[in-house]
Amino acid sequence: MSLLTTVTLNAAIDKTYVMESFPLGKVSRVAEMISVPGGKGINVARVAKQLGGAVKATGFVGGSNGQFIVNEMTKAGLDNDFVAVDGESRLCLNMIDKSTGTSTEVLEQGTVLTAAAIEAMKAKVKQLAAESAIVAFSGSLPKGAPSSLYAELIGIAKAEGAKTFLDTSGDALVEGVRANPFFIKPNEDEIEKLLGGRKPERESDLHDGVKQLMEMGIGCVVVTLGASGSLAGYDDRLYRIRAPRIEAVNPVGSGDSFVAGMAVALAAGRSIEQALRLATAAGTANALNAQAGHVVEADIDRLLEQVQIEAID
Ligand SMILES: Nc1ncnc2c1ncn2[C@@H]1O[C@H](COP(=O)(O)OP(=O)(O)O)[C@@H](O)[C@H]1O
Ligand SMILES: O=P(O)(O)OC[C@H]1O[C@](O)(COP(=O)(O)O)[C@@H](O)[C@@H]1O
Repeated sequence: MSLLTTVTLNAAIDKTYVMESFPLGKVSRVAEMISVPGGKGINVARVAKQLGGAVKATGFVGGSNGQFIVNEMTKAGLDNDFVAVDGESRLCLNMIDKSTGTSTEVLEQGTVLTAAAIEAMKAKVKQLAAESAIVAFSGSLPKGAPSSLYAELIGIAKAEGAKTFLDTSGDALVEGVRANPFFIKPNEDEIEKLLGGRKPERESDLHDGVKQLMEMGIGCVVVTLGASGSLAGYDDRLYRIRAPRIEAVNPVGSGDSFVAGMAVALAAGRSIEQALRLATAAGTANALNAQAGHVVEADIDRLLEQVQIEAID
């Protein structure tokens, strides 16, 4: 089976607190707590494995939080090969308020990278890319990393013959796309930043934005739109994808689940339409449960039928 390697430079413990209510400035008690390895790339790896893909997770980990992240992945049978650094891997908190149905995220900054750690990661990516069909780079850059780091790592992975995915934000995304990854998945805010601050007002503006990014040399561009689905561009064609309607419990990790679905389908040689269908079903299935980056097989099977894909001329 073709290997997917995920790269999480800013790994985290994702803690979800489910509460009856979460009023600001008051004391709230937690009804249910979920604590799992996270950060975008680790979520991609976990969901890709749940979807039947062959996966290896890499990135940086530090301190006792880092030890927890590696131990839990190993216990869950998730193949991993992380670079240890000084400092403590971060906590990412997600407070779910059941009374309002809202989710509030608080994301720590994480470890600070040294020049030696960055060199070690370049070597790790080179080694793993040589045995991978796809290398997916996901999440924010830790302090100490230059904003060009994803561009450099994408160049290294491409030189080893791997297809590259990039899901990040801010300057790391703007600089990363210059290395022409095969796949990017900006949301509406991120595509605005990529288009130089031009806000897409209408759906036709999004069409133009996706086309512009494909003309730059990115093979597949998907703008994800939460419950409204997504707009995808591939091979000079545009697709509007409608996600199944659901009662969302926690949408955190839906973007990562979407990336996992694309990677698993494309690594298995499926068509773009099949990949968009699996990705959308995975994103929606993730929102059905409280854990970030988790899908249930029966939900995927049911939701696959409900995804609507329309090719736009
Ligand atoms: N509330 C929801 N209902 C149905 N599908 C959803 C919902 N939230 C997310 N999804 C699916 O997951 C995909 C990614 O979610 P999105 O929230 O756009 O990404 P991100 O988490 O990166 O912001 C969406 O394109 C959609 O297919
Ligand atoms: O690396 P970043 O950009 O700080 O994001 C980290 C956070 O993103 C998440 O992976 C969720 O991302 P998505 O909702 O976009 O899939 C959280 O689980 C994690 O805590």
